[in-house]
Amino acid sequence: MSETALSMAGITRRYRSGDETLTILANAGFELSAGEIVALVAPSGTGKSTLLHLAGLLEAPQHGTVAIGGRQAANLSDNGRTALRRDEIGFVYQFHHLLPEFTARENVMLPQMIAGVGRRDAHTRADDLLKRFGLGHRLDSMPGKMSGGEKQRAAIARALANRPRVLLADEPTGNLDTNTSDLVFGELLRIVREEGAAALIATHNEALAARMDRTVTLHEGQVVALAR
Ligand SMILES: Nc1ncnc2c1ncn2[C@@H]1O[C@H](COP(=O)(O)OP(=O)(O)OP(=O)(O)O)[C@@H](O)[C@H]1O
Repeated sequence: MSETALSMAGITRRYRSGDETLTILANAGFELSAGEIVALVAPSGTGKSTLLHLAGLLEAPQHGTVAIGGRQAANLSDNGRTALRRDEIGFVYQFHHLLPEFTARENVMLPQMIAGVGRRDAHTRADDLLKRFGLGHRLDSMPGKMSGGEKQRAAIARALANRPRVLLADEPTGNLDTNTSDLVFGELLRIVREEGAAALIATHNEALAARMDRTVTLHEGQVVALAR
C-alpha cells in the first residue's frame, strides 16, 4: 500500500452567515496518496477553497482531523503547525499573493531561506523553476511590472520551491489564456511528478482534470469520487 501524503477524516466546517449557518463540509473524509495528483471539480460555492484551506492548515475545521505525512496537525503547537505547513505544503492561491517589494526570484527564494536553505541553493532553485515556467526574462522583475499570467506562474514556482510533499492549488491557471494555461499546467504536472509530490488541484477545466490521476467532487458536504 502506498504511503498517505494527506489524510482528512471526519471534517466538519460551518460558516455563520447572518442568522444562518452554512454547513460546507459535513463529516467529510479525503485521502491523497504519495505521488498522486487529484483534480477537485465542483460547482462554484460548494467549498473547494474551503477544503484546500483546511488541507493546507490555513484554517481549522470545527470537527475532524488533518494529517500531513502522518503528522496530525491538531497535535501540534501553532509554531509546529506553521513549520509543518512551511516544510510540507505548497499552496497556489486563486490570486498570486506575491510580495510586491521583492523580485520574482526573491519571491521564490524567500520560502526556501525561511526553511533554512542557503542563499546560493535557493537562488539556483528559484532561477531553475522560474525558467521552467517561461520566466527566464523576469527573474529580476518586480511583481508590479509583470502581467497577471506572469505573476501567477511565479506564484506556482514559489509554491514548488520547498519541494512540498503536498501541493494544493486553487484554480492555478484560471486566469491564464487557454494556450498558456495548457503549457503552464503541463509544466506544473511534470515537476510534481518528477519530485514525487502529491497534489490536489481545484479546476473548472475538464480537459485539465482529465490530465490528472483521478477526480473528486463535493456533494452534500462530502468529498466523492467522480466517474470519468
Ligand atoms: N469566511 C467565510 N465566512 C462565511 N462564509 C464563507 C466563508 N468562506 C466561505 N464561505 C461560504 O462557503 C461556501 C463555500 O465557499 P468556497 O470559497 O469554499 O467555494 P468554492 O467552491 O471554492 O467556490 P469558487 O469556485 O467560486 O471559488 C460559499 O457559500 C461561501 O460563501
